[in-house]
This record gives sequence, C-alpha cells and structure tokens, in this order.
Amino acid sequence: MYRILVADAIKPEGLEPLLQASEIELIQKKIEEAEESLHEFDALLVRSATKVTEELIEKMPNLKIIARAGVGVDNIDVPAATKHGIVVVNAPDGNTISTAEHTFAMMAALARHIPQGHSSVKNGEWKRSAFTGTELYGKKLGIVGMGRIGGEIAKRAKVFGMDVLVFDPFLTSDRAKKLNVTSLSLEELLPLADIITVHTPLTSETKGLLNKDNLRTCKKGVYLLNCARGGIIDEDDLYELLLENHVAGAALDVFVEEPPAGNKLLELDSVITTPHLGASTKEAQFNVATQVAQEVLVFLEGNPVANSINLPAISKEQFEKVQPYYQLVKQMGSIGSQCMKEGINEISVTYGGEAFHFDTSILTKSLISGVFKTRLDGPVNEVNALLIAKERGVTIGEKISTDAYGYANCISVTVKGDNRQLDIRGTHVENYGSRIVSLNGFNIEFLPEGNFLYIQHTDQPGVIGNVGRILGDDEVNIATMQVGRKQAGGEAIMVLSFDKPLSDEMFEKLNELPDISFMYRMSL
Ligand SMILES: NC(=O)C1=CN([C@@H]2O[C@H](COP(=O)(O)OP(=O)(O)OC[C@H]3O[C@@H](n4cnc5c(N)ncnc54)[C@H](O)[C@@H]3O)[C@@H](O)[C@H]2O)C=CC1
Ligand SMILES: O=C(O)C(=O)COP(=O)(O)O
Repeated sequence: MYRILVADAIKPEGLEPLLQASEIELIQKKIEEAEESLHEFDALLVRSATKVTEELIEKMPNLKIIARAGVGVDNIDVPAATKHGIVVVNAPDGNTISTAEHTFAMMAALARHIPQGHSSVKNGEWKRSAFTGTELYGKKLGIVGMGRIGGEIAKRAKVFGMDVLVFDPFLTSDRAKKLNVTSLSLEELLPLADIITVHTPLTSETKGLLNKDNLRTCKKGVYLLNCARGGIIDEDDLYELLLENHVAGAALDVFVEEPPAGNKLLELDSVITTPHLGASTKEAQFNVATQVAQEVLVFLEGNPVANSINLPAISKEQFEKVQPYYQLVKQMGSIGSQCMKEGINEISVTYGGEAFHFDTSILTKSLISGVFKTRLDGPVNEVNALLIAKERGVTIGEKISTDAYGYANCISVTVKGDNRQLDIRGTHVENYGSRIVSLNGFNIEFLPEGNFLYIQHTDQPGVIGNVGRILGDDEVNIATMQVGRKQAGGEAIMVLSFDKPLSDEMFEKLNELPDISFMYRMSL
C-alpha cells in the first residue's frame, strides 16, 4: 500500500488515476495537519504554496517522489530531494496556455488601466480622461525567457500587431525564425521595448535579472509584467523606478513573499496585480493534476517518469529495452562492492556491442547505486548515485565500444580500491537472461541472483573436493557451482551459490583451507 499526501489544492477530478488505483491511499491535508504522520508517506503532491524544504524532506523518510502540479519547482529543494534519492517531477505544459492568456489579459489591463477604471466606476466616479491608455498595436514587446509560455505569448502578440523582441540565451536561431521573433541580448532588448514581460524560471541567475541598473536603460514610460516568479524583477528597484515614473506601470501576478502582506508595491496605483492566478483555470488545473497523477502512478508501478527534474528522461519503450541491462549493471556494481573490502576510488564501465544505441547514463547510475547500496544506510538509487560518488571522491568513467568479446553485448565493469581491483563482465541474452561471464579475467558463467561465494585458489587436485567436504559436513547445500581457470596449475576460481547466506563460521572454516588465495561472500 502506497500513501500519498496531497498538500495543496489540487483538482480532485485530475487525481482520478490515483483514486482508481488499488494499493494507493490518497490523503488531502496541509503539511501542518499531517505533521504526526509525515513519516508514512511515499509520495507528496504540491503546487506552489507548500515549501518542500530539506527539513520537511527529512521528516518524510519513506518519501520516494515529489510531484509538482505545475511548472516552477523553486518551492522545492531539488538538491536536497536528490541527495535523499527522491524523484522530483512536474507538469511542464499543462498550464502553458492559461498562463500565456493571463499574461496577455494583464498586458491589456495594464495598457488600458482596466483595474483602475473599474475601481473608479465602482466608487461612483466617471473619469474618462484620467484613464487614457496606449494601444498594443505597433508596440515592441520584449519577452525575457522564450520557453513554452514565452512562445505562446509571442504568437498572441503577433496577432495583435506587436513587434516581438526576445532574450533567451538558450533560444536556437531555428526556433526564433519559426516564431518570427527577433532574438537579442538583454542589453539590446531593454532600450527598444515598450513593454517587457518575464517568463524564466526563478534561479540564482534570474533572481534580480531586471533591476534598477539595467531597467534605467529602458525607455521612460516602459510597462513591465511579471507572471513568472516574484524576484525576477527586483521588487525594491521596481518600486523606486515606479516612483520616478521611469516605469509607467507594472502588472504582477507573483511576489517574492506570497501572500505579499505589507509589500509597498501594492500601495502604488501604477501597479496592478492578481494573486498568483496564472495557472488558475479549470483547464490548467485539470491538466496538471492529471499529468502528475499519471506520473506518480507510473513511478510507483516501477516504470520511468517522463518529466523528472532530477532523472534523465526516458520513454516507456526505451525503458523496457534498457531494463535487463539496468538490473544487470546494478548486480555487477553490487558484486564489485561486496568483493572489494576497502574504499573504492574508481568505477569504470564499458558498454560493448550493438545493444547500447541509447543514452547509457541511466545504466551507469544504476551501476553506481549497486556499488553503494550495500555500503550505505538510507536510500541509494539512480537519483542520488552520482552525487554519492562525487561526495566520496569516486571517479566515474563510461565508454561505449563495438567490442563485445564474442557476445552480442557485453558490459565490462572495473571497480578499483586502494589495493585491489575487480574486473567483472556481464551479458544479457534475450529469452535467456543475464549472466556474469568473467571475473578478474577468469571465464565463468553464472546468473547474478542469490547468495554466492567466490573463491580464488591454486588450480590443483583436492581444492574443490575439500570445499565440498567442509560444506557437506555441515549440511550446507551447494545450489550451483562454476569453475574457471586461465591455465592448468595456475590461479583458478570457483563461484558457488547457496540457498541461504553462508555463515561467518563456515566462511572462516573454508578460509583456513590450504591453496586458497582469497574468498568473497556476496548476496545479490
Ligand atoms: N504565474 C503562474 O501561475 C505561473 C508561472 N509560471 C512560471 O513561468 C516560468 C516559465 O514557464 P515555462 O515557459 O513553462 O518554462 P520553460 O522552461 O518552457 O521556459 C523557460 C525559459 O526561460 C529561459 N531561461 C532560463 N534562464 C534564463 C535566463 N537567465 N535568461 C533568459 N531566459 C532564461 C529558458 O531557456 C526557457 O526557454 C516557470 O518557471 C514558472 O516559474 C509557470 C506557470 C504558471
Ligand atoms: O506552475 C507554476 O509554476 C505556477 O506558478 C502555478 O502555481 P500554482 O500551482 O497555481 O500554485
């Protein structure tokens, strides 16, 4: 049974996929109301109101996925979620149209003083000349951040006869051409635009992106809009420029602190505002709720999510192809970790053969998580694998090769410690399964599942017999046994599997046998 906490107002109709699923309990409560039971939840669904801090994440040790029913994830401590192995997903396009339309409504309201005129009439006045506006037609609209919402605004602005200038360092010339917009640097755009609207995420780079220094280069009388995130236009600087009438007016859907109690921008007639309503339409709320409900369901069923912030995107079809290798490399990582009884400095992997015509980074993350899972408490998975390796100073190497050592595909992993190194090769054959085919250069073949003993010894008569006798005397049943050697009389290996893990006592007894170089135990 999975327990899901819905901490913000998410449209119930959109959550239908989760409500219909068996083995899922959905609980709608604010974080403060769920304080006592936070440790029980497997998934957390939020909008922008709940702040998902590291402190909250630490109170939720069972948490596996955080889903944002919307776009901006600036209310979620994504690095902390990643550190704790928690997947973060959002609903990137469910509210695009609604937010673009809202921005456009705000732009028209700003240019034509609609909110001010409305209040005036409601107060019994009829001051027509006080609210003379400006046309949008023929004006230059500066869009900062040309993603999904910026793109939809550009299309609408064109229909209104506006000239669209955009600044987005990640905008390709192809997309600029397609949208028929002029791509400029921010320095070029600011002095030219009559109206400027921001549509970037809030990041350390975009915080204060528009400030009094660069806004002073704008035309006097410029209009500004922020329907993205509070703080992209510096609020104190905006207040100063509005007082000076350098900025003629601003339309704000978002604020640094929400609700913006005591915010001095609210005192100005030239500021029009809405309470973070960009995504608040029936359609957008249904879309984002459905998107995240489906993502959470897919994730809890063990399938890949499409819109993760901290995992590479992978389709279901691709994941199905990748999955056998995904398990195999995890087991290879686990073998490496359990055999190396010392600190690990380096993990390298080569994907050989035809099978690896896809982004193998998810496999490498699975390998690293296999290495660390047996060594660390707490969640270790492909979300935090690279971070864990980095924090421990472990070097990761990944190569793709056409050489598969005679197999259709072959994954070669080397785990290096201070004194030792372990080389493991594995392959996957469709309808047959995965096999480890070489350990430390010894050819061998075994299914990497169960409890194993790896013995490296001198190749001479009696060694295998001695091992069998000691195990038999203690009634330990050998499930499978594989042997391998490089040359007669040299070093050889045995890999034995058991129904139960081998006891410490038995391990010690076997270790005392002559001609045994070293032994490793592992459970996969
Ligand atoms: N008011 C509301 O209710 C809503 C607000 N939003 C906000 O709008 C933002 C944008 O949403 P989408 O267009 O869907 O996201 P998006 O990811 O499609 O677009 C963001 C664009 O910003 C650009 N960008 C990033 N850093 C930049 C920088 N330093 N300078 C200039 N451009 C930069 C990116 O290249 C990208 O093209 C969201 O991050 C969210 O914070 C989104 C939905 C509703
Ligand atoms: O999707 C976004 O980024 C939004 O800002 C919408 O926020 P909300 O879900 O309405 O609190």
